[in-house]
Amino acid sequence: MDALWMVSPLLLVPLLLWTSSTFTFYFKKFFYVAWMMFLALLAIPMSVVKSGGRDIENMRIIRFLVRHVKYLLGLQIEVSGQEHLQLQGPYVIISNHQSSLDVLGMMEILPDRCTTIAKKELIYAGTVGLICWLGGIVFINRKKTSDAKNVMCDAAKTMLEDQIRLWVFPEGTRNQQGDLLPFKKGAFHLAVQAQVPIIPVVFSSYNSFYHRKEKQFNSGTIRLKILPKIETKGMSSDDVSSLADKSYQVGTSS
Ligand SMILES: CCCCCCCCCCCCCCCC(=O)SCCNC(=O)CCNC(=O)[C@H](O)C(C)(C)COP(=O)(O)OP(=O)(O)OC[C@H]1O[C@@H](n2cnc3c(N)ncnc32)[C@H](O)[C@@H]1OP(=O)(O)O
Ligand SMILES: CCCCCCCC/C=C\CCCCCCCC(=O)OC[C@@H](O)COP(=O)(O)O
Repeated sequence: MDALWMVSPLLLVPLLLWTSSTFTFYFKKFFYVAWMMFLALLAIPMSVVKSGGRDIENMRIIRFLVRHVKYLLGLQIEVSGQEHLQLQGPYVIISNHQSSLDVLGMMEILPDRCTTIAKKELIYAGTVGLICWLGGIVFINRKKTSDAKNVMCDAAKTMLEDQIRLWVFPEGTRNQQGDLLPFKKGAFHLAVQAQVPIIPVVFSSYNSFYHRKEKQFNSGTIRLKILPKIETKGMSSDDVSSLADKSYQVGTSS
């Protein structure tokens, strides 16, 4: 009986830990990274068997494997404006960028033959880095503008030659303030060089369920709003700044 009295408070420890929101925050974050690394480990051989190497078609495998992850984190994803993605041929998708959780929303709506532009550091993220490479993700060095511009100019040609769509985060970094950082120009040069439309996608703020500073990661809903395309046909590099401004206005007012 004495022993039971000693043990029972100890049994409360895991329960208290479980209910502590800070514990939940770290647990969910750790689980998310570990699970994505594991899914990437599955996706690597699947991609090699399917395509034999780096190929945009591998994005289908990534999309398929990632779609259930929202349920494991207690998240729901609601999409509106899906009809705006029903376009033939290449286009550039632009969206705001809050966190690595954006990958969940991205995979919810990712069209076929669509990959993304990412910072080159991501390639070193173990299995995730390798699957990103296999999925045809275009890596840029943000610290070397001229290199990044060259890579993006090549991407504009490849988009047309291989009928590829590209997803770019024009803020160029993550931002959780609930607003939009000033846009970098690369996405707009890309769309003008390829003469393809831009489709803006707005992710709702994660602040209702996710706070990095306060260590909160609750259940919640991510709302994705796909907006009508912005045409770039006939535009030249002189029009890039006004195109970026227009896209920014569209993003902030949605
Ligand atoms: C199964 C399990 C799966 C596991 C899981 C898988 C996950 C699979 C999904 C992964 C998902 C990843 C998601 C990552 C997300 C990020 O990594 S976000 C970070 C990387 N992305 C970006 O940076 C966005 C693109 N960046 C840009 O566009 C920037 O413009 C650049 C190209 C980097 C240059 O940046 P900058 O020099 O800082 O700034 P900027 O003012 O834009 O440009 C300087 C000048 O160059 C000019 N310029 C810029 N670009 C160009 C261009 N292309 N041509 C000509 N001139 C240009 C500008 O016009 C400007 O000149 P002025 O107009 O002032 O005269
Ligand atoms: C052995 C290395 C271990 C590294 C582990 C990290 C792996 C990440 C694992 C799971 C998350 C899956 C989603 C990955 C894609 C998220 C990419 C991302 O969000 O990159 C940040 C970049 O947009 C902007 O970076 P900064 O805000 O400028 O900085």
